[in-house]
Amino acid sequence: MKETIQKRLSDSKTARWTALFIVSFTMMCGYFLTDVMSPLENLLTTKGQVVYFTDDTSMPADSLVAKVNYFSSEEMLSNSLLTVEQLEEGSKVQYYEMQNGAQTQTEKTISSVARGEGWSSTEYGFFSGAYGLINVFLLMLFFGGVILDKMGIRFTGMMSSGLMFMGALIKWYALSSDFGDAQLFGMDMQVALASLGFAIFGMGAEITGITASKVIVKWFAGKELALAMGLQVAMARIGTAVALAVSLPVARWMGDVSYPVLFGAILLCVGFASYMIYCVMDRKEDASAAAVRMENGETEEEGFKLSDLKLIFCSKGFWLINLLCLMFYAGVFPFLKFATKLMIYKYDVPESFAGLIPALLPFGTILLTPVFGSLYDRIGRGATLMIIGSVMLTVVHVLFALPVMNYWWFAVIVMIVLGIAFSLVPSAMWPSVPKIIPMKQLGSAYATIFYIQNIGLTMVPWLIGWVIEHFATLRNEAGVIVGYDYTAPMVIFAVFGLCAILISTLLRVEDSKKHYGLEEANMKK
Ligand SMILES: C[C@H](NC(=O)[C@@H](N)CCCCN)C(=O)O
Repeated sequence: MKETIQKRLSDSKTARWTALFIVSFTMMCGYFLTDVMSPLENLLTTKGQVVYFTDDTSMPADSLVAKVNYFSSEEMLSNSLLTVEQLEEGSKVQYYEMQNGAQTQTEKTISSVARGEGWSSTEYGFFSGAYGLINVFLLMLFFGGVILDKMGIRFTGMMSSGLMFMGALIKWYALSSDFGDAQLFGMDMQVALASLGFAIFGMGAEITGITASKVIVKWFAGKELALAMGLQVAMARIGTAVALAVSLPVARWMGDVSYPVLFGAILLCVGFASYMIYCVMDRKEDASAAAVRMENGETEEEGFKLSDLKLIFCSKGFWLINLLCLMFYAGVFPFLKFATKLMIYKYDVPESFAGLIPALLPFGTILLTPVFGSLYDRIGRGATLMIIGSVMLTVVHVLFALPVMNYWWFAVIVMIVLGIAFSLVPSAMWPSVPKIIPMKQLGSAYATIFYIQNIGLTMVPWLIGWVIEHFATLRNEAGVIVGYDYTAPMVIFAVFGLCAILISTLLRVEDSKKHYGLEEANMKK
């Protein structure tokens, strides 16, 4: 009689890569929404209408109208006098400007007009950091990990992707509404409500993140684990890259900052539906795994107990990964929130293209993260890759802090180096966690790492927003903002890089003592 050997569904290449693709798609939608506001910092922090010209310059409508009025009164050209209502695509404007003591006449054509929200840099920083607010202060990420280990992948993923969608809708509602001078929690109503939506979204996004990590370990342990994690991160980065590249053009085209967010909310609805499809696969995988266990006479792994957390918290290697994650990511994700405006004011990049330079960073990682992941699978050297990535992060921020080399091409090169660093560390760090912590506690382990990381994702934008407002904003005698000096914020980012170097070195030392296997290949030969 022919003996049939039971196989798990995850033993099928097609099945496990399909599962990976579906879950990564949901994550990608989340990453899109996370960064969709970053290129809009300049628009959000400008009051009233902003006029964009065909030569890729822009100007607040009020100052344009003042200039046109000045021109008209000087020249008595009443036919060229514009009012705010007449600012529309295709209109030509002419005005005089004083440059170096001489009067120059300028004629420009309007390409689009969008509504600025008049937020301060501190408000923008608060809003950007609100992503981690509920995760950090209500410990929701920590509980999310426990829910994941107790309730399982299907329940937790549906819950978290639903939360992302809900948060996105609140954020969109806040940005598309005019609340006048209304206040909420002692803050401008729009800022407060948009931040609340972002906080709910962030809770969902982070819990989806730990769920996705557990899904990948479930399907890929002992197989192409780091490559799979790398590909998941790569797909997530597509979300970030597209957000950075298209957000401002969409806002300009539609005339309002809320439209890119609406687009993100629609994407998240699709992401929610795709996770439902994954749940069907997950159920089948569990059934096939149970059948394999039965055939081999194995019993089901003991479930997660709260007391298991002790094991996680007593591991020094685990804490070093936590701290590395905190410092490294504090130097990248919060930086992205401010990078577009940095390009405009430090590197003199026209606003229309300014989002494209930070977008190079995630675009670069799309290719490199799976490459480095596969390298780690085959030859190991995980701890070393983390050290190299941390050194590159520090160098990049020091270069951005320098008051010299303010050329756009220089910013492009530095951003590409940051992209390499941002591929090296995640591709080595995330697959290293299962080498330190067993599968059973993995949900809680990833949740704790994300929790600590979220402290940085919350507080660093607050700090940087405040530093920009108080130490980097340059004003003229009349108090009008004339530019920004980014030295202080970039030095802060460089300090995070230095800490990451120190911690990754300590991790390598700890690995050689405890033999976690961080320098060894993941794939079993
Ligand atoms: C996989 C990893 N994800 C995270 O670190 C998330 N906690 C942060 C998500 C923030 C999204 N802008 C990564 O993206 O490398």
